[in-house]
Amino acid sequence: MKIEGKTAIVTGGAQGIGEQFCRALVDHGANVIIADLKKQRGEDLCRELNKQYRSNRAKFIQCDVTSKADLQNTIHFAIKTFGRLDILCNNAGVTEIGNWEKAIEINFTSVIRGTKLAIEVMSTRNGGHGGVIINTASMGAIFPIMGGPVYSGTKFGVLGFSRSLSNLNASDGIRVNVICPAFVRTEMFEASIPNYIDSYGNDFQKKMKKHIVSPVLVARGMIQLVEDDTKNDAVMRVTGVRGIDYYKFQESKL
Ligand SMILES: NC(=O)C1=CN([C@@H]2O[C@H](COP(=O)(O)OP(=O)(O)OC[C@H]3O[C@@H](n4cnc5c(N)ncnc54)[C@H](O)[C@@H]3O)[C@@H](O)[C@H]2O)C=CC1
Ligand SMILES: CC/C=C\C[C@H](O)/C=C/C=C\C=C\C=C\C(=O)[C@@H](O)C/C=C\CCC(=O)O
Repeated sequence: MKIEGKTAIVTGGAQGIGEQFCRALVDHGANVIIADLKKQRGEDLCRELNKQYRSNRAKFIQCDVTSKADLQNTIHFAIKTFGRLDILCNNAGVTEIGNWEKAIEINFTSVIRGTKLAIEVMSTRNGGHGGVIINTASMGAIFPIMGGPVYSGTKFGVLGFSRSLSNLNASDGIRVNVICPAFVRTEMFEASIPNYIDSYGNDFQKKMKKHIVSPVLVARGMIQLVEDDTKNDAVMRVTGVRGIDYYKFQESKL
């Protein structure tokens, strides 16, 4: 998909990986809705991007992805403002620290809901233009993570759900792909270090050094998944060891 002139929503777009998604999409000429709980950070980013690109292509909307009404409102806002929706990055996520039930809602249920709502408006069967959905999972969707079993479970869920939509490309013109970063230096990662030290030992940070990637590299991967029309049902890894590559699962016999 040529990104210029297209419209994207990025959930959790105010900081971390989502922020870099927004920056990269605007840089490629997209209209971007930054959808996040954090009003101040989202509005600041929006202002900065519009100033930098001398445009009005970035918009912020306060959105709690666990609210169906907020997600619907975000999609309506994209269409009302820019006339269409082409790209959805279901990226908002949290650790399970303090509230594992909430982590399931944010990391998994909201990804399902966001995907379903976007399909309704993107589907060529409903008069939409088709599109691309990128769901942020984690390397913790491929390997179990000892410091975050619920987190890891939600990411396995995101991966399984997303891959089970591979037929949508043929039927509705929508490609669904998953991005699986290793450890990314963001606020989420910093906050979860004590948990990992508990599970993996005091030398966790030293051991993990080579596995840490920058959010900018993750955004580069996301752009590749959007631009390359052959990518459907792709599971992209972004790791310190291999950079950007694709994980191959056993072919289904069904
Ligand atoms: N940091 C890491 O090492 C890795 C992160 N990931 C995933 O990448 C995604 C982004 O994570 P980071 O940027 O690291 O985290 P972060 O904590 O820096 O940013 C997450 C953003 O999501 C927003 N958010 C949280 N709950 C929300 C809700 N209910 N509604 C709307 N927005 C909400 C936050 O306000 C924040 O702006 C998450 O899905 C995370 O699981 C995946 C692999 C590695
Ligand atoms: C919980 C909050 C913060 C971050 C969690 C993050 O989502 C979890 C990441 C979990 C695991 C990361 C694993 C990273 C592994 C690597 O980078 C490499 O060891 C793997 C690289 C390539 C695969 C090796 C192979 O081909 O078998």
